Amino acid sequence: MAAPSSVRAPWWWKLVAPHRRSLVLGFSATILCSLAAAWVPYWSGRAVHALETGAYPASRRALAWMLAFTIVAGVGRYLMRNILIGLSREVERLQRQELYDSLLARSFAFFEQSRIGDLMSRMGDDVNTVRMATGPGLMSLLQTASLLPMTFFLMLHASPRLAMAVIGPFSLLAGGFYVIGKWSHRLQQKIQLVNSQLNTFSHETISGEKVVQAFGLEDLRVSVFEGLSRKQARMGIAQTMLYGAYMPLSALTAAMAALVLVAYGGSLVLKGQLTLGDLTAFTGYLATLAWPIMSLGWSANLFQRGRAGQERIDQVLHDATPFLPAPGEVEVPAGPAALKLEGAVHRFESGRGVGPLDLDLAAGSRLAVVGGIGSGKTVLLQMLAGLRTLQGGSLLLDGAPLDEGRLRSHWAGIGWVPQEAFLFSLSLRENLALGRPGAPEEDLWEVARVVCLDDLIRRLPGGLDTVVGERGVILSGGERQRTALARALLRRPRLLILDDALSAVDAETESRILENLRGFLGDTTLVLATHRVFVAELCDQVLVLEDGAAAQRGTPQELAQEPGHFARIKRLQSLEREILGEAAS
Ligand SMILES: Nc1ncnc2c1ncn2[C@@H]1O[C@H](COP(=O)(O)OP(=O)(O)OP(=O)(O)O)[C@@H](O)[C@H]1O
Repeated sequence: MAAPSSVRAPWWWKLVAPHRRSLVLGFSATILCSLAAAWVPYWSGRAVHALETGAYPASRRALAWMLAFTIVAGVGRYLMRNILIGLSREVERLQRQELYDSLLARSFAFFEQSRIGDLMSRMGDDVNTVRMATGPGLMSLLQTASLLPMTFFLMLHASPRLAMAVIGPFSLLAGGFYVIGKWSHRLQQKIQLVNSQLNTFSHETISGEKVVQAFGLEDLRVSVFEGLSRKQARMGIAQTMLYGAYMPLSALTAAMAALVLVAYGGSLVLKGQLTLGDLTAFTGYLATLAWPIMSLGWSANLFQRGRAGQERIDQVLHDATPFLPAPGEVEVPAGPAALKLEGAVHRFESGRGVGPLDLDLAAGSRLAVVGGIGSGKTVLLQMLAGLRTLQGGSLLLDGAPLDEGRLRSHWAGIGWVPQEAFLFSLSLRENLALGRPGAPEEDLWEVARVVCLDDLIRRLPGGLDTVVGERGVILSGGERQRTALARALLRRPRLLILDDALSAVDAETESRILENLRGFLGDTTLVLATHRVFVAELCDQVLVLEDGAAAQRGTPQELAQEPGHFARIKRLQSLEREILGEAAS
């Protein structure tokens, strides 16, 4: 026997369900408001009927009831708005938090395939559409759902025949809403896609504004932007036209119902089958129903938009890229790190990358990775840092496989300086102490001295408390690199990874920094990628990469004697130094 099909909860249920208390209170307030509002026309009908029969005290009593129900309906509406709109704000907060947490828990493989503008649009516009659905949309739906049955019940009670005749036009409306809702959903998905393209494009243009200006790309960027915004506007107008159909359709339905009421209800009164009071009450019922019915279209639209937004949010939350292990208290092993790669591979779709590669890095050793552009130096360093998942082979840390459970403690022991130094728009002090919050002042000055940044900091008006601007905009490229290096050194890492970390620093300063590093590092394991021979000579081992494979290995002295990449660039760079030396003298 086939299993009974389970009823699927609507998409928004999982968002509001955790707020059961607010939901129950909000729903109770809505029912209170709707019940009271539905009884107002009933008492107005009773008042008119009493007047008709000359029963003035009964009429006054009916008016008093009418006033009482109006007040209760007002209080209920006030509570309903506060509770349900508050609930949607909470849903919005939690959803944004979940997205933010999920983004921070992603490996950088995820960010390589995502675009920042698009992610921002999902965290902004899409979360907002969901809030509108779970707030005003849900409130209006609940209000309609509770008001309609009560009002229909009172109408049926007064005159079943007239009630059925008046209800007829509303069934037309339901069909119309269904069709429009389907179109609206499809259109909304397209609108949200264009919004995200527009966001991505603007973000790229503004971030790369120097390149845009230097290459005179303003006209081109403006025309692409114009094209996208026109597309967005066209779709927005189409959506408004669809949305605009809800109101006339609702108004038409209400007018048809009013027509039926006057024509048919009037004839019933003339025939003595309905009192004038009941007809008055019916007029009130229709007026009470008009707004909830009209807002049904509006809330249906909000739910379509919200669903499209939720689909885009879910794409981020359920992206197949693996999550990083959760942060928490980790213990960093004592002493320098020992690393070993056995047949390790990480290659991209293009076939570029690294591996299979074997590498033995004893604790306290120093390895320089050299090679031509795109030979795989950065990818190898990222593999050693545990930032790239291996597609084959293994990575051993201190003799044991570096599995997910040990990743966080590995990271806590690393000082990582990437090719492009990223600084936060904080003070120099905060940027330096990022990996060791609360580090004493003298330690900050010590690492600043090692990277030859102390003089500059002393000259800055705010000293260590100078705010470096977005991405460290007030610093030069070389100053940014040295700040990033100092930040890594402050952690006193057991493994220091320098990815061409001083490429923007002049050769003389770089030599001084390397000299300082020699003394500072102690027995820290060091891996660096460089194009400069004199930097590689800081290390006891050199690995030359060619298309991600080991082309040469040995000490700097051995490789200088061996024909190959290292000896070639050593010759060229010595020549360059000689020429520069002669030119200077
Ligand atoms: N995220 C990525 N997606 C696809 N291919 C990539 C990615 N990152 C790197 N590659 C490719 O992998 C190869 C190795 O890149 P890698 O950055 O390691 O080179 P590199 O030796 O550090 O170069 P450089 O000296 O210019 O810094 C390159 O051909 C590069 O195009």
